[in-house]
Amino acid sequence: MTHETLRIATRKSALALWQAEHVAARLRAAHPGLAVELVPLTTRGDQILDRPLATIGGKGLFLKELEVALLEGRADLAVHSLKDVPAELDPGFALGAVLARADPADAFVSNAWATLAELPQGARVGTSSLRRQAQLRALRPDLVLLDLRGNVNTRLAKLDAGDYDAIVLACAGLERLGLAARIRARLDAPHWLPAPGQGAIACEIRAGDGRVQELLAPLEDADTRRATAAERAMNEALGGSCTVPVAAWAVLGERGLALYGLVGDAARGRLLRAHAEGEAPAALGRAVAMQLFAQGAAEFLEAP
Ligand SMILES: NCc1[nH]cc(CCC(=O)O)c1CC(=O)O
Repeated sequence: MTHETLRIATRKSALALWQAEHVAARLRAAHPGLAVELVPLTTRGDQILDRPLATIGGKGLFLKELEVALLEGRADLAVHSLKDVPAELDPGFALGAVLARADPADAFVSNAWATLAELPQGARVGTSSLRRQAQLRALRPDLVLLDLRGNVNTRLAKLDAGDYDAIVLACAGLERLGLAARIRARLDAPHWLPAPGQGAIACEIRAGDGRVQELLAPLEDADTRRATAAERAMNEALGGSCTVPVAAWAVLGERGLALYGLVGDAARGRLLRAHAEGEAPAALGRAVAMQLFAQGAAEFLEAP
């Protein structure tokens, strides 16, 4: 066992590599002497850049190739942004660890304007996320929403080239890449809600792989696991994927977990909101989903 190497499957974007390196460093620190190396792979979601994400469809667009590497024994774990991980994993896989969450908020990024409210009438805002589009529409029906794909640096380069007046990105991704200075304003919960799982890093393993599960144990953050489990349970109950505008944020307080959920419609900017408190994450997620269904969420969840 002394010569064993733990191999981490990762996507090749700067953010994915940062996250995989972070997990590798945490593993080496927790297990001195353990050899850890990255196995960088390209996914379908990375290859298809000419179409809006929502039109490609398919859950786990960024996972499949990494899961194949796990099954074929070319890797022992796969590191993902939890928000890219479908609510329901394929059989044979499990989340071996969920790490402590970074800032879950979305960020307003612009070179000319300090806040969303300051944007002039008809300003062009880039985001390909239906969740972000729906919330932008609700706040500012006048904005022109334009598709924006690619990794974080590509998106910033398109903003800098003048293709957009502003864009919306995750604070966590910007912070991890040393780009926190690009955040002009945080879009704060519960008014503005992020994607389920946003800001958390997840380690996916082969279900039942006790050896890797044990090595990952010191990286696990129980509070983040509970909060994101509630968000993901809500998303799952709504049949959510990256193709529907669902947002969720759970926070652990004195009275247990509080979960805020939102379903929107990107075309018209209508938003349905619900929130509840509870102890059991899965039940809480389902309860908020049921409240949203009771308000008519089903109509919002049909394929675009
Ligand atoms: N959609 C891609 C993606 N997946 C995770 C993050 C940010 C990091 C995180 O949420 O942990 C991003 C970039 C973004 O939305 O700006």
